[in-house]
Amino acid sequence: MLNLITNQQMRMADAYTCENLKIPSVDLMEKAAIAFVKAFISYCNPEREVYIIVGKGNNGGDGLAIARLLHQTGFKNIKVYILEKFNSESNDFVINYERLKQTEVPILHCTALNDLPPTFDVAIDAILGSGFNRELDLFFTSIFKHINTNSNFIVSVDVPSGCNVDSFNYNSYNGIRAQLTISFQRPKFFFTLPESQMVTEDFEVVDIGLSQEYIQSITSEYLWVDKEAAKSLLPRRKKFTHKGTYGHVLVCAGSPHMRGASLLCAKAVLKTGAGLITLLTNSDFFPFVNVLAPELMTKNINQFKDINLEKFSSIAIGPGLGTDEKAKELVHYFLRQNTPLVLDADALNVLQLEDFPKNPHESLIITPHVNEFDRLFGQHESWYERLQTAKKSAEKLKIIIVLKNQYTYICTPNGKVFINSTGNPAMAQGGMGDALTGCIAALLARGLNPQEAAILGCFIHGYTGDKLAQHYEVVSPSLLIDNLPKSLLDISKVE
Ligand SMILES: NC(=O)C1=CN([C@@H]2O[C@H](COP(=O)(O)OP(=O)(O)OC[C@H]3O[C@@H](n4cnc5c(N)ncnc54)[C@H](OP(=O)(O)O)[C@@H]3O)[C@@H](O)[C@H]2O)[C@@H](O)CC1
Ligand SMILES: Nc1ncnc2c1ncn2[C@@H]1O[C@H](COP(=O)(O)OP(=O)(O)O)[C@@H](O)[C@H]1O
Ligand SMILES: [K+]
Repeated sequence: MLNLITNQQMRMADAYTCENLKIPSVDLMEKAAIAFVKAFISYCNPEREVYIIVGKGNNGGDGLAIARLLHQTGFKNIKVYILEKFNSESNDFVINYERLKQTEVPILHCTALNDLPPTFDVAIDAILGSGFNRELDLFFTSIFKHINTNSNFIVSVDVPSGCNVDSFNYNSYNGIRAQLTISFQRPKFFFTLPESQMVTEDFEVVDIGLSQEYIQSITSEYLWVDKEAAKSLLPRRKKFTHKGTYGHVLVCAGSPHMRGASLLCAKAVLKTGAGLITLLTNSDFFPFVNVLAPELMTKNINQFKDINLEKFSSIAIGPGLGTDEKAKELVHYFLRQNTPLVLDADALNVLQLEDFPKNPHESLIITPHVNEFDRLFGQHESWYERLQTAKKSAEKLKIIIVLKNQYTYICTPNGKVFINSTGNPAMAQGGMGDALTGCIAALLARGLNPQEAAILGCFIHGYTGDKLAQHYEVVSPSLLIDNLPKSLLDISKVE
């Protein structure tokens, strides 16, 4: 799990690394520039015209080093523009300026807007980084507007210039609007919020060799779930284990109009490796279940109160369940039992906040998408506010809230927010959430605690979607579900 830190903390990590790992700051800048260039070249053909616009702090120093390295890599059409409206120059900027002067890369100086070219093919924005510390004046805002309006592709170094990632002002943003930001060492929490789209459409993070030990020692409420973290949560299948070892999941989903949802959810349970799966459904659907998913067992939904829940390791309720009185009664009934429970979709639609048990259910996970969340917890103007409500509510209700999105937030009763790093827009198709519910319920049955099951379930789900999106423009839930076992194997093999 990588902890996400603030700008201020990142600057401390920078200083710590230079002092304790005895790395001169200019060498760290070189590492940052090398890492940036390595990532950048996969987005940009060396024939393109690249304009590198730099300030005079360390972000600008990075830009100068990047220009030199791109030139060495074979980029022939590079020009550097230095913005001359800075009070001072950082030492490492000066060193890199001297180094760049030794090359053939043209260096131009910009004191007014019309010193810049009218259009840019590729603009690398190395004007302001984490040292951005006050309102932008007219010089900067007009330059940023010009770059934003007249570039084909803007790539920002570390952070889009003029963006304060720790206290973003949504209403008066007048900085750079990048297509891509290549950030150093850690994802910026702000970039996981949909509102960051106005600042950067996409981001990538590169390792520049700051002290991991130091960064991990900083306490953070936001944690980034990467592949390594996922691997550490996945239990290994051991010799002599059998279907009983991997738990029995009860899936309660699918009204007559949405039977498919119950099959998607139950199949996701199957493919995430639970030992046994029982689908609670109408008896007239049994023959179809037997044909469409022969591994599933069935139970009659009209007799749900007769079920001996001791036989079950987890329950998934909600996908396509419907919102009639029968569905409501069923959800309320299971909510009062003690079996680990995942509530999704209609199971959430039939509940009010006050229905959540006062003495919290030991393992309760809810997986709302934005509409389900706002219906239960109130309307929100921004995702930042929505996330704060989710965080507080998970603590108050002592449950896990999986707030689904591009970067799904997993809020826990102890106030932590785990941010899932996987998933992509190819997955935006009805039924995808049903699959996620199945993944989480299966992992609960396999013995993970609710926090672990939610984290790993989201990761595996998105990871499978990411792998498939390399080959398919859209990834259907069925396709994703079929590929879950491959992802589980893949993750179990991370070095
Ligand atoms: N973190 C790391 O580990 C590493 C970080 N690295 C890089 O360092 C970057 C941070 O560099 P940094 O500290 O020099 O600050 P930076 O953003 O270049 O700007 C400072 C200059 O801008 C000025 N200025 C500020 N606001 C302004 C405004 N509104 N309008 C006008 N001017 C304004 C400010 O002026 P002053 O306040 O001095 O008058 C100062 O001159 C970081 O983002 C990353 O790219 C890597 O090289 C290596 C490892
Ligand atoms: N653009 C996207 N990026 C990442 N994940 C996505 C994207 N669109 C959808 N998903 C994932 O797909 C699932 C959709 O859930 P949900 O809206 O409940 O679907 P449904 O109700 O149709 O089953 C979530 O897990 C979400 O994270
Ligand atoms: K920048």
